[in-house]
Amino acid sequence: MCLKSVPRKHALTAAPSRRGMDEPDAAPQRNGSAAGARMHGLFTDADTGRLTVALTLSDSCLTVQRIDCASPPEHLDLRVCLGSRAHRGEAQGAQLCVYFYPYRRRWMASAPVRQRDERRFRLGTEESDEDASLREAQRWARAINTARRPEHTHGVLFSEVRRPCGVMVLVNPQSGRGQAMALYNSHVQRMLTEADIPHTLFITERQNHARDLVRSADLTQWDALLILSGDGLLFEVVNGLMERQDWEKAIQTPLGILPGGSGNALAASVHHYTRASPVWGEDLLTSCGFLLCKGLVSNLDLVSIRLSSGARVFSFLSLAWGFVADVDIESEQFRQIGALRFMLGTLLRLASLRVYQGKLAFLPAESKSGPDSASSPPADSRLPDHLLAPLEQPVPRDWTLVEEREFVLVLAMFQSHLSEDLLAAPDARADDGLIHLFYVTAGISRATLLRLFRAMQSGTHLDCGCTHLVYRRVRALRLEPLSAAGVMTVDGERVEHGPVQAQVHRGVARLISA
Ligand SMILES: Nc1ncnc2c1ncn2[C@@H]1O[C@H](COP(=O)(O)OP(=O)(O)OP(=O)(O)O)[C@@H](O)[C@H]1O
Repeated sequence: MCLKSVPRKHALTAAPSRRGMDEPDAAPQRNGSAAGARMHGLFTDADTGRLTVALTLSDSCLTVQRIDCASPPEHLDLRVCLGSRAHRGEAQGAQLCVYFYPYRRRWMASAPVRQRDERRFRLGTEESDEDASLREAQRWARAINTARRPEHTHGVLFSEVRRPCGVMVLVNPQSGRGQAMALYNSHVQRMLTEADIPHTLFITERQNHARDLVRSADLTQWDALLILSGDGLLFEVVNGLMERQDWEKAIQTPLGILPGGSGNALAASVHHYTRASPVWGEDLLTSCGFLLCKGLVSNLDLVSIRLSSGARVFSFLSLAWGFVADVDIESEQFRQIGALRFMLGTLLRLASLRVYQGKLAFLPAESKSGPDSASSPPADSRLPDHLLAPLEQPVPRDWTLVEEREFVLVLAMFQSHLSEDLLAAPDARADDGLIHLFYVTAGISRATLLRLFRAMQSGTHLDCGCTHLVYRRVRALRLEPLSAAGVMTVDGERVEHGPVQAQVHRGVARLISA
């Protein structure tokens, strides 16, 4: 589903009230009509010149009160305000623009979505000094921007991205249906401008371009890295940061994701963590754009994945083998149809359902294993995998060995979503320190497997009572394919097929979320 939001615009002309307007100040104004206000002013409708409104700024809202009619005041919540800007008016005076993104229900829509609501107020009349009007508008804009500071929500500890900041925006023009640049031009640039976030655009030209860029970038210049693409580009960025000499500091750079691909699993997860109703397409972009501009940062788990060749990659999303990985890679050829490619790929792979032989073992999350539980963990100076034994050795004794050797899929999730519309691990959080391990054993019918994926759209697949589906919360795992069938993916990107093991490292990266 892809519904375009319709911007709302309101234009009012303002003249400073006779009482004047206070400087932005937390202290309440003395006059009785605006007690508790930071600023107060009278405004006149630009078109009719008749309707007079009072604009009052408090710590939590901007109140618009129509004075010459009996309508109740409108309280515009500053928590959903992205920013405010002042500029010279087109005709006369100055203009104050305030950008809100409240949740609103569209006609016939099942749930509210975040929608842009631009409010414009004019300052100055024909007689007034233009420079003075502009200064007044700027004073209002500053006051609104100071008052709209984000709050801590949902009991998660956040630190704020340093402001004013320079943000590197990486766009993969080939991602998804090739629409990422159009999304940047139509949505992202506008939101960053509204929030007054200085940014520089980098358009990737090839595979690994983003990886090379962040590996050699002077990160002191950038306060955050924003990725407008699918999950594959963020995978490159994370691994580019981890390859740096100063990886410990580099991986602390706040990362932001904007959905521009066909899967957009992390973007959908970030939205899910706000506890809002699910959204897709441009509504998801608006939601993630809003969160990015608010600039709240949480911790992000990284999972260290060791491949059979000895190569090591860092993942934020998923490790897949069997059905899910096959669908992901095989459906690449249908990327022109966007997210629907996964549905088409699922139906095609269902038609020729395969069984994949392999050995699976894991360390349950409830296990008391502490650091260095493995007798001789693989040597590594960066984020040592203290729970893993070398691949050529047996797994540590406190691991659980899965008896079954025939699987239809093995899926390790590190975030809630597998794609925009597949809520694979509803309880997962960005920094829960957990691997959400799912596997489906051989013997499941095509109809049941299809039912599971349909239930996954609402995150209810575990309620289906399917005995072939197993879910465990783990901290580390090892998977050893025993046949050549199938592919393996990490964060949706194909990796070498063979024995693999993984360990979660809690909250080592930082994600701009909610
Ligand atoms: N200009 C480019 N041309 C071709 N490939 C690129 C370019 N820029 C980046 N890539 C590569 O494209 C791959 C896919 O990118 P990404 O995952 O961001 O998009 P996607 O596959 O469309 O999205 P999703 O993973 O959500 O399906 C990545 O491996 C990345 O390295």
